[in-house]
Amino acid sequence: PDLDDPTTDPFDVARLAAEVIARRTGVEKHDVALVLGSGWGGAADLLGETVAELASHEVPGFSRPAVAGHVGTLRSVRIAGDGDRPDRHALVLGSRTHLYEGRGVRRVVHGVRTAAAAGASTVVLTNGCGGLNPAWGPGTPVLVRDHLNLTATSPLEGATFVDLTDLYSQRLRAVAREVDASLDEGVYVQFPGPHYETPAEVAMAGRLGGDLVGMSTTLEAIAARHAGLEVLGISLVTNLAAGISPEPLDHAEVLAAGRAAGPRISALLAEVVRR
Ligand SMILES: Nc1nc2[nH]c(I)nc2c(=O)[nH]1
Repeated sequence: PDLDDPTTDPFDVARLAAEVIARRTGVEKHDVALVLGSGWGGAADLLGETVAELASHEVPGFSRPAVAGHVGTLRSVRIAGDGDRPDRHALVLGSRTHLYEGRGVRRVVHGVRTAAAAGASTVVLTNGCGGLNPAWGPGTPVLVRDHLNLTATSPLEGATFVDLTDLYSQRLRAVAREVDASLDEGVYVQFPGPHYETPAEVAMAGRLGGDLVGMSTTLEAIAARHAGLEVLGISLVTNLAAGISPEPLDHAEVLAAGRAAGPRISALLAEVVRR
């Protein structure tokens, strides 16, 4: 079934993908899903034992990643239970499709729809982003409190009216703060990209109440809420957004900051999911 065919029901493709994942991993139900953005790659290993790893393009609806040589993977990770809690399983979506790839919004949200079809009740959306608050240096994790979707699009089709109050679960943000009380919160603004914002656009996002600028997450969050998932969003500030500091954006610096923050944010994410 082709997600690009308007007559295809995207939820049929998600159900098919979930069946393939259950069969290939041997895990009937995945309780929580993680979407790992830039800088978050190491979290899965700290979460528990990888039960199975699939090449994502072997699962219906997932496409080969745009970056040559980078194989997208889906991982099933067992989160060991403790005394009074059974083992749980996390579905780790290693590669996400960004809107700027032009593959359509259905592919952008196929991962979270598949996670819901695979039994998940919670999804953790992580990303790398630019920060508007100078106090958040590169490598700072920030909880997403709410978002501004500047993509002028939606993953939902037709008269699908969905309430988005408390979209980024207050309960899950409290759990995250139990793990790390120093975590700040912010409003995440999604731009279409793939270019970074001009200083004027960053200033505009600030005036609109934004604290973080990125190119992902908001559409996935909307689709996750529509699919009945509880959503936690965590951003990793990898650079000060354009114009906030006099320095130009340097992609190498962005990647380095993400790597340096790896251990701390991976431990944070693993502990939050374990709860
Ligand atoms: N839009 C936008 N996306 C980003 N992703 C990362 I990493 N840094 C940025 C940024 O400064 N702006």
